Amino acid sequence: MNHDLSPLIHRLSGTPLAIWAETLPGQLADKIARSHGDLPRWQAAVEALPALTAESIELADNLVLQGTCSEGERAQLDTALRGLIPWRKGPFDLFGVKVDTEWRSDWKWQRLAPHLSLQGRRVLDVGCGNGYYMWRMLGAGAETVIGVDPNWLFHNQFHAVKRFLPEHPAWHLPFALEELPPRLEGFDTVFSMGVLYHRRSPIDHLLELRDCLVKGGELVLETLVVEGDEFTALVPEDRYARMRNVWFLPSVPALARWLRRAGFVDVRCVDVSVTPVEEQRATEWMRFQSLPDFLDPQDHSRTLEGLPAPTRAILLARKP
Ligand SMILES: Nc1ncnc2c1ncn2[C@@H]1O[C@H](C[S@+](CC[C@H]([NH3+])C(=O)[O-])CC(=O)[O-])[C@@H](O)[C@H]1O
Repeated sequence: MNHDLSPLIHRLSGTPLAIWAETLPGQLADKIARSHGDLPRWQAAVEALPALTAESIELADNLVLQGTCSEGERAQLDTALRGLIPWRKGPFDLFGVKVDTEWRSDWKWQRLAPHLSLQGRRVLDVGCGNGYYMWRMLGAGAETVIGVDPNWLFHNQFHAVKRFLPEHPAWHLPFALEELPPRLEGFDTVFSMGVLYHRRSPIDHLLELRDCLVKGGELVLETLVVEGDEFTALVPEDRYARMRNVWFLPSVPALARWLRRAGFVDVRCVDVSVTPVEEQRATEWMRFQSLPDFLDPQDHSRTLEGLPAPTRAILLARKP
């Protein structure tokens, strides 16, 4: 697997991120040395990918790579990619192998993309998963995209795609946001999608995101919300839609207030959508239970726990 970060270091030289970038190869090597479990198996799956060249690359309207690929190579590709199951975020069409992921992440991107202007921007995607959106951000004109996510499977899924896009300026770092140095202040746009509700201290999360941005930079925040006024936030007693580790589900007005308290300005909500069961479901690439199993079978407006069904909002805000 290509873990060479020198192109990233070169790219970030002369920016506020240069000193941090120099430390990354050491940190990454340290992480790999301390990792355990399935990492060798996943790395072997990435190594088993056939050597194919993407002759046609679609990242703007979809994620489709095409190029010369024999039937034998396609079978080899399919087998290697299945070695990285479960695939949650996507879908990917890689040389005719259609990775039908748990999530139709392209639908969220369609809701979000009209509100973004990423041309020439240096972007951080916090909780980037397998990097699906990172590729779409490049398709929308971003200059450099760095994703952080501590999950090793997702890191390897990212590298499976990067293998066919080696020159594209996207880097996936297997780190949690809290592992980044404080006050990086080097990104033009920071994304946090699907992360805030996992945080016990949501305002601290917003402050950490703000500290990653340059002055005038933009935050794109997507999270679960509930209906209500600026005083409303739901804290589940235990699980939410079977998920452990869900803490705060604010209303949109409450979330906007949190953002203002965290020092953001120009806070605006650009989308609120109830997640349909067609957007998050089990597929042959993700065989575990999914959203349809987490909702009340008699009433899809409620979770199994009797709480409001997942509704997600996208808010944009600026660091002054
Ligand atoms: N402290 C942390 N720092 C960084 N990443 C974290 C942290 N904690 C959890 N994660 C990561 O955040 C991601 C949350 S999923 C959103 C994926 C994508 N953004 C999406 O919008 O589809 C949730 C969802 O399915 O919506 C997971 O990949 C975690 O490993």
